[in-house]
Amino acid sequence: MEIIIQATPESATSVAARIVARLLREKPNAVLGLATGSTPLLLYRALIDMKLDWRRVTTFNLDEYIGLPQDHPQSYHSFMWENLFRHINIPKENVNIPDGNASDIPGCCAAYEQRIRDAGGIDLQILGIGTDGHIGFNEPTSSLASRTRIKTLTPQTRKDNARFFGSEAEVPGHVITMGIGTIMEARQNLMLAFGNNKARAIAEAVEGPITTINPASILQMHPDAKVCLDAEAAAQLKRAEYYRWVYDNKPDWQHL
Ligand SMILES: N[C@@H]1[C@@H](O)[C@H](O)[C@@H](COP(=O)(O)O)O[C@@H]1O
Repeated sequence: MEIIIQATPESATSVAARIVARLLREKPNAVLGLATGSTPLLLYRALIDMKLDWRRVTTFNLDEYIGLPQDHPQSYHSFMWENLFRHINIPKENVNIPDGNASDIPGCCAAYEQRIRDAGGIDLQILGIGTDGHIGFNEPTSSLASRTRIKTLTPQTRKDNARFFGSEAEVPGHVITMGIGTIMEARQNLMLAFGNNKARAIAEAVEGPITTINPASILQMHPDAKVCLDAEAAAQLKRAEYYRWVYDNKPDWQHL
């Protein structure tokens, strides 16, 4: 894991945006895994401003609520079109988001996995992290080998996400999410986390044991995982000074 600590969400985002932009320039037909939530909003804004060429890029989103109409303002379909896709030149047919209204959800999950394989696998997966360490919607105790499937949200996640809905009761209880096994097969993982409320989950994920109780901790086993943090999200890391030193003293050939 490479831990990149910057002072602010903006500066941490600009490191992440450079990583994504470099991939898209080097591999115009890259396959990108995308995330929702408030954390990647700055990244999507930065990528839009970079005016990259998305014509041959394919995207797979991590997750979607079950039962929310696609045009509901809080569906992840709406989120992605509003905050990224409608501002870039990606063809609609290159966009993949789980269908939370499919009549056969297990079949739709299996087909999603197949589409990822058919696309050649995910080159770079963007991730946020829940306050309980979830990635995608893989809640604590999720199998570390799991594939795309239905999950039930924890009360904590429904409380966290209530700010996007009118109330906690309006947050759907069930979701489709890529599995942890699916995420681990991405060739690169790039996690972003900002703010005090992520500090504990990040410390456990980066420096704690690998455990289903903090699903993000599995990234310790990934051969190419980067974690871009602002100072607040990094506040509980015991080795923060070391990570800063590593990043600041990278040989030129390792720098972006
Ligand atoms: N399914 C998403 C996750 O992919 C995201 O990482 C998390 C954190 O969201 P935020 O970035 O708003 O803190 O929220 C949701 O649960």
